[in-house]
Amino acid sequence: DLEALEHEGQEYIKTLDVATGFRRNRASLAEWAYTSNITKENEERKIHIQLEISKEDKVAWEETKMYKWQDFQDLSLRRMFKKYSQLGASALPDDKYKKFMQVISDMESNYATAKICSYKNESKCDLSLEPDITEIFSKSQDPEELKHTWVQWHRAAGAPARDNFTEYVQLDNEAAQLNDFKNVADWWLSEYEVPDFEAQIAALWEDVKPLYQQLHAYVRKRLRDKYGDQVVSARGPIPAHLLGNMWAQTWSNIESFTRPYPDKKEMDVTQAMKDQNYTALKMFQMSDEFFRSLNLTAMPELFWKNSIIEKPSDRDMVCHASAWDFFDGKDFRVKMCTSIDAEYLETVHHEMGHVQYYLQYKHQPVIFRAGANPGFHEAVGDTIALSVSSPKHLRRVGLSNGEAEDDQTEINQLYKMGIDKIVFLPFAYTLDLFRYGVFRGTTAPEDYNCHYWNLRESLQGMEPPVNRTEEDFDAAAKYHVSADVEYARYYVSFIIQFQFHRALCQLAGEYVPEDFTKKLVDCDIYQSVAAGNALSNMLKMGSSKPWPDAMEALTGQRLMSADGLLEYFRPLHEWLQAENQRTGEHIGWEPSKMQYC
Ligand SMILES: C=C(C[SeH])C(=O)N1CCC[C@H]1C(=O)O
Ligand SMILES: [Zn+2]
Repeated sequence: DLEALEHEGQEYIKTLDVATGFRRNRASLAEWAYTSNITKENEERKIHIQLEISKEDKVAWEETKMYKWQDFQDLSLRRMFKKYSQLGASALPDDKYKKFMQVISDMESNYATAKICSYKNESKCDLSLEPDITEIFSKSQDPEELKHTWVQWHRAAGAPARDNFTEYVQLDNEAAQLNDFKNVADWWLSEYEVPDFEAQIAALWEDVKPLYQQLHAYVRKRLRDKYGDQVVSARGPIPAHLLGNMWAQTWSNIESFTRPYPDKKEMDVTQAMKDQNYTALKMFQMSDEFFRSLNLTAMPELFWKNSIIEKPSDRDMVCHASAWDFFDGKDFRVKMCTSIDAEYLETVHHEMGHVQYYLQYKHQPVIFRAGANPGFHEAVGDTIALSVSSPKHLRRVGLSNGEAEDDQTEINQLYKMGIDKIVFLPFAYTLDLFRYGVFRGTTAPEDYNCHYWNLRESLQGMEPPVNRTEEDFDAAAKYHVSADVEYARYYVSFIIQFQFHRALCQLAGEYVPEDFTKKLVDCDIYQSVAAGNALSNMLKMGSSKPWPDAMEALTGQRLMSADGLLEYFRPLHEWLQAENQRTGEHIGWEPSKMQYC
């Protein structure tokens, strides 16, 4: 009878979940061994183990499909079966799966080991992305040096990936079809469990676009003031190499010479960190202490023992920051090449947010040890970092001696946050709109770069510093494209982290709507157990419930909404509108004169 069948299903899934934990642990250890020490031998070992595990997963999948789980009464049991019914890329035949792993590995190792020659010293050709190229983009104010570095990086990290990427798209789409999806775009979108997710992110962009266009216009004017109208036009897109970041995804590095009120004392956090001899370890200990102040979980001993937080000098490593769950309830790690500056302090909190999520849901069945949706996982650390980057907190920890807030310093602060958070949205949206088109076949390989730059221009108001052709493949010069990492998760994160921040600030008594002594921009939830407990209640759920339930547990809302972000930045939006009116700056951008199609 149904009762007995369901009980049998419960027993089966429990055993499968334990076996899956062991398989994921083995896969993560092999992946870690390779990405922390890039050698042919470690790559072959990784792929061999991935292939073995995919065979075991396939056998389990055949058995799981035999259960009539759709009729089970227990909602959680049904949800576990539903998730285990999706096999993933392992559904490919062995030879194709092996090829699929190989092409991704080749793209990722090309990206991780790419080197370029210095602009100032053409014979110095050992510059890597971290720390060398990142340092140039954060400091140089020489458009020619930035142009050289941009072109060389895109030539070294992007173009070589084109053929591997085309093969990866074909194989990934085959895997999607074997998982009953039309293509990978639909597979990626299904992770968000709402039928109109693509429409939702389009609507969110419409909500934020007016604010972005005002900020874009203001920054273009300040860049034109600095570099002249031969480098930055009055009404066109902004050249993509001038924003302080290789992908122009956040513009924090040009804050010092574009801030609204330059004579206001700036709080140079990076300088303060250097003056106080900050180390990578101290940055991680600071972050751990913040989480503990919220009554959340301390990093376990193994974390401090096994993590790699500084770039090794004796081997190649994937430096792109990452957090790792080894699915044994004990082993959690971060791997990153930390530099001592404000931007990396943010990244440390970002990664520690991932590990805190792992710790909060480690009691869940393995299959539920994931974010409520991928965006939730990206939002945890950033939400904490919104408190850490408040003037109040920076003063608290001695990283700023800025005066108390007045209207002008508040605008400067909102501007500093805006060129990090607002400008990121069109970049993130572009990256996966581009890949949705590729997976759906509306963007063919001969159109990769043309379509990529069409999106960059129309959504982000960016243009390449030099003409582009289909000899280039600029999308792959971004880690996530070369490493097969979906990106809409970050777009979601940059929207919902303001919903989370607002809810936590209210719980902490740090934010009271309409009370001007308790403004959102000044909120710091540090040491608030009430806020921490609410956050913990959401994180403990993992992916055991649809994400609107998790969102509701913390914020009372069941939808993503830009209202948190728009409320946070309202004073800045008003200031930008007045300022652009005053200077007569054109809002938006006319078509670029650069050739890329
Ligand atoms: C720090 C990570 C690892 Se999940 C990252 O890739 N991030 C964090 C913010 C956006 C995105 C990026 O660097 O492009
Ligand atoms: Zn992340």
